Amino acid sequence: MVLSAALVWGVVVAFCCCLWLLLGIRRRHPGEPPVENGLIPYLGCALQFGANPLEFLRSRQKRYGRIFTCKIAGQYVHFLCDPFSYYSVIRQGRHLDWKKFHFDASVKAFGHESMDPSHGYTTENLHQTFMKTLQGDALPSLIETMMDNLQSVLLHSDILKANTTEWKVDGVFAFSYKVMFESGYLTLFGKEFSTHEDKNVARQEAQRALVLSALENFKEFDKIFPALVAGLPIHVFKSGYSARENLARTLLHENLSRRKDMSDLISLRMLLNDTLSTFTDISKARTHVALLWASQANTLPAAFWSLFYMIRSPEAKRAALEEVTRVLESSGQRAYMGGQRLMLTREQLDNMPVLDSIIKEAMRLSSASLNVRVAKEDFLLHLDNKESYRIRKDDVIALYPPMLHFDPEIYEDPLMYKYDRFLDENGQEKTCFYREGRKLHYYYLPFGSGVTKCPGRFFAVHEIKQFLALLLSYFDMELLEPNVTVPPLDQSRAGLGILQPTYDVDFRYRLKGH
Ligand code: HEM
Repeated sequence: MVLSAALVWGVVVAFCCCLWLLLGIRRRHPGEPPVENGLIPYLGCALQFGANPLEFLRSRQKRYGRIFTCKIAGQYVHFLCDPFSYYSVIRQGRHLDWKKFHFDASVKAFGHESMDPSHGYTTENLHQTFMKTLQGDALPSLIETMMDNLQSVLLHSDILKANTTEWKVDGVFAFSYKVMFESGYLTLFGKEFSTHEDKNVARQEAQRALVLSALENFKEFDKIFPALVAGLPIHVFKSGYSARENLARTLLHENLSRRKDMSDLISLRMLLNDTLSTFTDISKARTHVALLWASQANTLPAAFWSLFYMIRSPEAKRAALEEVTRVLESSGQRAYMGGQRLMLTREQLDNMPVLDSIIKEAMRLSSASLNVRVAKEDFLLHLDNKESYRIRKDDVIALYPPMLHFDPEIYEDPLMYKYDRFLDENGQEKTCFYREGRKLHYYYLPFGSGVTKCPGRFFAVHEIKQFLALLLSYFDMELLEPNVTVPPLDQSRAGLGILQPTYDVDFRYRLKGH
């Protein structure tokens, strides 16, 4: 009896294996890139890729050359590793769909109804909404509000010790998260009342407590974000799910409509949710959670790395302080507690190449966003060296920017932080980078590429510059251990943007002038 049961099971397993070999494995057709199916059914190479994407891709690049295909979680992904051929993916509109992946990922993670107009829930053109409210004429007011909020948070809260002459110790990561999240949240979603008009301390503290509770929910939800994008259902994660729903409840239209000084982005999205969509109330709120996540999930770790590397490098800190002081003095401003609030306009921020390079270099070392397009039909992908490859419908084409960012031919000593790497001999932004003696068009891609390029990128860089400039102006800062080793990147989020450190690093700060 036992023997026959074992025999039946044996036959079933053998049958499944044969089926997988027949149906689950792709065989390379003539003209296609080399293909690697991996050893695990469905997952393919997912585990090896996930453990260390850069090492995995480099080893395959050595074996196969500039393009190869890997099965990853049921999808065939063509990794293009030749930066001179990037344009064929970035500019290729006709055969490649950039929307499907983004719309699907957003629905999976945030649980709203589809924002793809072809699915019939809304006719809003999201891309247009983002361009109109995050770029061009919309930028100066975002910058102004952020500058004000940053100073409210830095100078009027528990960030400072009651006795302001004393050093205060905190983790650089914890500090950057608190300050940037609160300021960014208030800038996008407005305040319950204006802090300038309302000096009621209890009400201000209540507002702060609400935002800090949103930060806790944000962190809890952010932890499960990679799993959601990979396709796991949110109900598996009890606390992550309730964190997302807590955030959504605070962003219901009935709550948002009571807030003041809201950004154009959120007020326009509210209007379009109400007029162009058939979303339920909670679905509308979840679309705002998606924007909260987009505006914070990369900015917070980018602010951390920028601050960490800046205070770890005495030359970077000195050069940045000189630049900030020059810009402030040229507009007759000086930072001191109780004085006029500082204002840095868009033009002034644009004219800070040192801070720009400090931030760029921090993001070069920490960004790991996968740029993805889906093939709408079978087509031929032409590479820069005149080779062409057959791509099948529904396959994914991916660019992995760390392949560029850590390429020793493009960036000498790529693992080293050099604050002035993006400065030319005149101290201005450096834009000429070379490989094999040829000038590269694409050498730095933390914000994605082509049509899917982050619409908030200008605001993101400006707000991190404001954060660094204010800290340099108001505070003395130093790491508790000046030569502390750089914390390793948490690779569990590779593919999704700026990576976080695996642990925090302590620093101390106090108001200047003591
Ligand atoms: C350092 C900070 C930031 C980084 C590194 C970053 C990076 C990215 C990346 C890689 C994408 C996806 C592009 C693609 O899939 O190819 C993206 C999308 C997006 N980002 Fe950012 N981002 C940052 C900050 C911001 C901020 C501050 C905002 C808004 C205030 C924002 C709003 C968005 C939006 C709305 C999208 C989705 C665009 C779409 O699907 O059309 N981002 N970002």
